[in-house]
Amino acid sequence: MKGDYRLQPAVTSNTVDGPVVAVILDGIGIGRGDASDGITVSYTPVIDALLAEPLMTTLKAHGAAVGLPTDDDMGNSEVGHNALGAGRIFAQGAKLVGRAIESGDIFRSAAWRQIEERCSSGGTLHLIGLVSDGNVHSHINHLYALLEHCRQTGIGRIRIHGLLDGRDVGQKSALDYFVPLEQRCTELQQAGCDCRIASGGGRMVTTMDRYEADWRIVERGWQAHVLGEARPFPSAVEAIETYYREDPSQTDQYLDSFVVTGDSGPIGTIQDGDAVVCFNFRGDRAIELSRAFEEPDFSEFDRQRVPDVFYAGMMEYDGDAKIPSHFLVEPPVIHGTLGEYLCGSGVTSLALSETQKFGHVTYFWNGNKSGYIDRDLERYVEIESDRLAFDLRPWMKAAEITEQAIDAVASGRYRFIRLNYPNGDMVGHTGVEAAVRIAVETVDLCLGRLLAAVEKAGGIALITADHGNADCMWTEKDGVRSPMVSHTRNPVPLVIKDYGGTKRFAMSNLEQQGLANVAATLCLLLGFEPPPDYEPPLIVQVS
Ligand SMILES: O=C(O)[C@@H](CO)OP(=O)(O)O
Ligand SMILES: [Mn+2]
Ligand SMILES: [Mn+2]
Repeated sequence: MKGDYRLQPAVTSNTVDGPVVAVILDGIGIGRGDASDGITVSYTPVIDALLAEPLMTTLKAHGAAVGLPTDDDMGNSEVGHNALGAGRIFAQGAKLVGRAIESGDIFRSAAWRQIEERCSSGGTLHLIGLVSDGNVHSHINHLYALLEHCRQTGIGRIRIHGLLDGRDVGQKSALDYFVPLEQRCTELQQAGCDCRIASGGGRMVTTMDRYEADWRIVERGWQAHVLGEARPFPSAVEAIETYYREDPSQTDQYLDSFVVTGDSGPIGTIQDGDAVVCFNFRGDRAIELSRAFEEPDFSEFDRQRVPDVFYAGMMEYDGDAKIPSHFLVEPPVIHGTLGEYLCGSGVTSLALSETQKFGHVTYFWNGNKSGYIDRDLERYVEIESDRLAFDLRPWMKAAEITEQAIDAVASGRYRFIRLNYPNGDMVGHTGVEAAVRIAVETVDLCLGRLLAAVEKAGGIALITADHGNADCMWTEKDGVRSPMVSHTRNPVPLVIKDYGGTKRFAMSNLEQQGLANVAATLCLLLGFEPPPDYEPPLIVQVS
């Protein structure tokens, strides 16, 4: 991944004694400032003071500003960190898949041809993915488009393994997607295509683990989708309805895995000769499943039976590790990232977070590539996340992240440090208001400690977020409040705290400001001219 990317020193070169530290407050946007706003209702003296700083502005972190199809699309960590780390706006998975479907290119891909071959020799097509219109990991319309093409081209047998969302959409909205999907299956059956939903489960307990936080999640998915081992139900809708009835407090993302069975057992186990498509376009939570299907020497859990299938992802999920080998849509080509430029210019750096966001500051930041760019200059540190619903421990590993960061700042070993505090986002996704407050206050406390260390070292801190989440904890309709667990479309803060103290910078107040403007800003703070194709910096040098 090393390329010939070298930065030029800035015209008015400034010398920073300490490091430049980029702090991403995951899921902490600028909300409405009312009782629904988890930042407003929390005690946040540090964040409040930052928002009153002279080098403060807000950035767009959703929609077109981060390469999503429309401004109706909320931001997310992938597109947010891609924009932060690459300094430009790339058409993202949601958009690229939509286009490939519209143009028909997806069905002209080499991978789709191989799928058709398998199916014409008697194989079943299995479609595994998140069933919602969240447009963060997947979109149900993409699934419908695949089904429609299968109907038109006479693919005879399809099994859907559908994961319940409840995280990017309403927390108990699964039936809004699964009832029409079952209806569509019935219509396809009437048209002669044997299409059924065969298995599923809540995304946080079935299949969609990330960054190897908990392989048991993927194992549970494997057992349900491949082996047909999970609680049996006559249909997916009956599974969801039963779970709702048994524990009304449980929400979709945590519902147990299930298998649909008929007279002779599970209706859709995965067998030799079949084809499997993971129809999620986003990579972090699709990589582990892909590895389970593809790796010959896989040892993360006992797969028991490994069917000989043709496996394809909706996209390539990891451009470094080439996972998976086959995919339907080309991912965005993200070269010349800030990381590549800084390595090409000899800048030492540290990337730091806990497991849940570790890949965000490495893999997403580096344009969906998982490896080091230059091992001699970079260090990536992961602190192991807890394995539970984060409302139960909303402080997460923020203290540990802070202590590592403080040590790194004081060590003088790194010119650039980037880190992510996950709390606002991970706890925001639980919708538990009391826990969100603790999460936000934890981040505030930790940020105060970290800033003191940056000040002592004479460095510069840049504080921002990748998208909102905790900034809206609930919505209200007809006097009834419902928890809001998804990200928001709110702008995010951008604050620069220059402890060099010589007023070297002023805000440039661009007409359009988004996350993609941050990379060029970091270049200037580090004393370099930004690459000419980057979105312009948010600051100008004044001395
Ligand atoms: O948890 C996730 O996978 C997404 C929401 O679907 O959140 P984030 O983009 O913040 O990682
Ligand atoms: Mn995020
Ligand atoms: Mn999130």
